[in-house]
Amino acid sequence: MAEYSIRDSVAIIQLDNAPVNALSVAVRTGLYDGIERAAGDGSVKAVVVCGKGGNFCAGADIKEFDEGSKGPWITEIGDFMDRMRKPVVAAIEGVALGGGLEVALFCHYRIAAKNARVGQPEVNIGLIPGGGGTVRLPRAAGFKQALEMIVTGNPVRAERALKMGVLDEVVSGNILEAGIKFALSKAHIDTSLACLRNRPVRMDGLNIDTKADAALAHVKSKYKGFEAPMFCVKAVVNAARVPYDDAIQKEREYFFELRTSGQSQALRYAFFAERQIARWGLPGGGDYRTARAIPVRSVGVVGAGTMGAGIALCIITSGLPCVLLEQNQEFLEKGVTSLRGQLMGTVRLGKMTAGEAEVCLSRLKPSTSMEDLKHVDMVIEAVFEDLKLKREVFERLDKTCKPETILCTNTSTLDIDSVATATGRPDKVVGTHFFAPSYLMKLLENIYGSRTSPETVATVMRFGKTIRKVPVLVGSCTGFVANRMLAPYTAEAQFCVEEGASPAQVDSVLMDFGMPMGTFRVSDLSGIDVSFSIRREAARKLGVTLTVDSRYFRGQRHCSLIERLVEKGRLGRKTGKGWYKYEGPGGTVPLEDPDVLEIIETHCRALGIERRNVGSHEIQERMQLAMINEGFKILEEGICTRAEEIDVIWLYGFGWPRYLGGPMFYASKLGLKRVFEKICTFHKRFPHSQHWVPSVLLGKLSESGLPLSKWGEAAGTSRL
Ligand SMILES: CC/C=C\C=C\CC(=O)SCCNC(=O)CCNC(=O)[C@H](O)C(C)(C)COP(=O)(O)OP(=O)(O)OC[C@H]1O[C@@H](n2cnc3c(N)ncnc32)[C@H](O)[C@@H]1OP(=O)(O)O
Repeated sequence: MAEYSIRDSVAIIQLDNAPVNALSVAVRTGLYDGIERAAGDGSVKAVVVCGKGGNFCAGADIKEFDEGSKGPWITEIGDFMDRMRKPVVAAIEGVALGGGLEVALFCHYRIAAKNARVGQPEVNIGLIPGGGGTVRLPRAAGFKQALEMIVTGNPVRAERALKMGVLDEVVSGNILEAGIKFALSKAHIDTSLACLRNRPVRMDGLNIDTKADAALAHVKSKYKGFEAPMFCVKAVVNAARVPYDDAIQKEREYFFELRTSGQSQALRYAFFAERQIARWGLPGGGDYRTARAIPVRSVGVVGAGTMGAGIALCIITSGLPCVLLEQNQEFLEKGVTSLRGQLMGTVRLGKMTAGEAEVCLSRLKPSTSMEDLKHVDMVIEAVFEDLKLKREVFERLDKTCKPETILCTNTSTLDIDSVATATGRPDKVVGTHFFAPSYLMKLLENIYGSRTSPETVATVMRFGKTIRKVPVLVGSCTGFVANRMLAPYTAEAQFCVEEGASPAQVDSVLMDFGMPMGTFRVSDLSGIDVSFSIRREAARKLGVTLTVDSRYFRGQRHCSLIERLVEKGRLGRKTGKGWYKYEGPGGTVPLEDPDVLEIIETHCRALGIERRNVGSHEIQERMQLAMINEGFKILEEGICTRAEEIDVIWLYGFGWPRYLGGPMFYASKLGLKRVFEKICTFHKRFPHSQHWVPSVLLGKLSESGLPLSKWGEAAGTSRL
């Protein structure tokens, strides 16, 4: 999988493994053979290594990592190149990443097209560069810049790479022609002079001892919980301290240690899971392969509240014009001020210049007239979560917008069909559930209704990517996927508190596990009154009134601590007190509050709940297994078609630690037999919690030994 040819006395080795020329065993073997052949061919004066199809190479073939090591390793190919008398030139276009950049660093020279990007992103999949990158990049780019590239995994553009010393030339025009010309110009120069092995690590005046400690400390706090960044620092520091061959040897040891670690497996899984979610299908037919997305050139957002303003901001910063609609001038101005505030925040963080922010703002058209939505290609409604109101808005939108316009409802709870039937175009109605804060949160749950067309789904899936979100398609059910799974998770947290734990104890268990926040901190942040209203509304619809004494709701265990807190005006951060107390309204540091503990004690005494010591392990197990059980029910019902979708939702919706893959991946690592047995035990112990009724699918899978990638198929809900 590396094509060999000769032109003008230059051997050309073209890496060929679509789509990104990953270095599979076959590609590495082809490269090695090509280099050997060129070295032995008297007619060849120089060699050019390039890639087919617009990319140089995206590194090792990650899919082969679970299969052990076969074929020549990059450093073996590199050692051969180091001994070669004929110059080898890497001609880079597209990407040269990971092992791809390492191949280039073994070449004597590197030239790149202007569009090229080079980088060592291995850290993102829980690894360090394993083909000499930690040893050779610091020799080319200098210790500081190499360390930054390797620890962050961020690629750099060709012009910057040239300045750093990673590249020798940036060219325009045909990269292969430029490569041949460049190679011939170096044919008479001693290759040992250009060989990175023969150069020292460039320290640029830095003291390695002080720099090493500082870098380790920085990385430890910045990448809490992640193993690989620490190993990146250790490998690069080692490369600055010991001879070349010893450094290569150490790098390889670290690489293999990490490659078999649980973290790297989980991160590799997450990499592919993110790509799997683009492969959607609808129960009634139509999928990502056949459905054509409708072009979206302009968007309208109805409702300029915090959510709507954030969504409008996503749209204008992605380059699309956006009409932001409110019912009156006062609300509209408030919304635009909030949008501006968020935009200026990104300028302050250095993510955008003031000039770029102005260009974004020029794409915004604030309006109080629905007529302004007449010609937009898509509308996202983000009004208050009230079905009657939403139906009214959709009826008006249906009358106003052109027939092709796609109508999206930003909802976290409402049934898509009940909104769609307010229009004469249910095929063009779809749910788009943004997460708060909508400008920052990456997850976009797209929800199809029973009549949503494949074209509409294709359009919102593509639109999600356009506005730099991670779109996942799910079916309609109460809470969709994210909030449906969150419900048993938070319920168990509250039950644990009733039984004897404190909110702070629960939160620290979750944060020690790797979650960015505990559930009680989140509740304080989003407002306890929000959950209160949702619960009250759900109860009202069923003709029940929830009180502080409600221990059961429709025969199900229910914790009424939320009602008690609201009764006492403890609504969360905004009131300076909730599950925690804060230093006044607006305070952000949660402090344990004896008053809350007293409220909990009184609540339990009143309801006859005996408190006990609830251990950390029990808290973690109950919260996670309750939510995982729900995940299997979601698969069982076909709300999702594969476990990967659920995991991506947790990674991007709730900050599940990426190095643990996601809850479904985590379950696969715990072992489904064990997970199922535990859930059955909890079901016996807590018979009044529906969420402990074991998933039938889970029971079936626990006996089957099927890998996670087959769970959707086993559920019989896979549409592909
Ligand atoms: C040989 C041993 C010696 C040394 C070891 C070195 C370690 C490494 O090199 S580890 C790999 C390091 N490289 C990476 O992490 C790069 C990962 N890829 C990307 O960042 C992106 O995919 C991209 C190359 C920038 C392209 O992005 P985009 O254009 O958005 O397309 P994608 O949908 O992401 O990818 C297209 C297609 O390619 C698959 N793919 C990408 N990279 C790899 C890879 N390194 N190995 C195997 N497959 C790869 C990706 O999964 C997509 O395919 P799907 O079928 O859609 O999943």
